Amino acid sequence: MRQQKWNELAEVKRELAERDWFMATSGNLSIKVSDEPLTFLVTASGKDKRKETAEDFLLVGADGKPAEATHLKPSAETLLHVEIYNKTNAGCVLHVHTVDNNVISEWYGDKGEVVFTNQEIIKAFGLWEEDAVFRIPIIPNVAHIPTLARMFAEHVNDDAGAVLIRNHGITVWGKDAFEAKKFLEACEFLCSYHVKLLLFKR
Ligand SMILES: CSCCC(=O)C(=O)COP(=O)(O)O
Ligand SMILES: [Zn+2]
Repeated sequence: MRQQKWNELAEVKRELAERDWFMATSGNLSIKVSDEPLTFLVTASGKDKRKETAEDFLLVGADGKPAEATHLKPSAETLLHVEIYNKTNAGCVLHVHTVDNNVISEWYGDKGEVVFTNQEIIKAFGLWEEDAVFRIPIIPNVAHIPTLARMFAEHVNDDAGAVLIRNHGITVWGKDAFEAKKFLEACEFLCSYHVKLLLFKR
């Protein structure tokens, strides 16, 4: 099971790396391994996530601390992943920093959310109505991670979702790795489209 989950997460990591979504060691990923007790594999902190090594991930528990002896440090943002696994049935969490998601988070930061509509790709979130609306909440980039995690948790109410952290990045989750990656790609499509549209409109 654990090896299978490792391979799944490694495959997602490889694909996101191919998109160049791990600039300057940014980003962190996780995948649930077991429910009772909760354990999940999370990326080790501070590494270049474009590289593939046997030390890319470590197993952590419900408190975000290593579940077994290791010299590896879990992602500095593991507590955000903890909130998702503790509050929902999500199976995978993906966090990336891109220029487009940062620009959108800054442009709409004061509004506290960005709202997308009239976009075919919104169907990726399971919203099939013609006038469907997809909202991504935006939270401030608080440096103290337990505080950030508490603010983040206010927007974690479903088994799938997305939250922008202002001038930082986006965290997306879904029931499994396939769904989380699909949601992340759709969010990035929307952010990228919207940045270009804003530029054209100026
Ligand atoms: C230069 S990236 C700053 C930290 C961050 O936001 C991030 O996503 C990566 O941190 P981690 O501890 O998961 O490597
Ligand atoms: Zn980050």
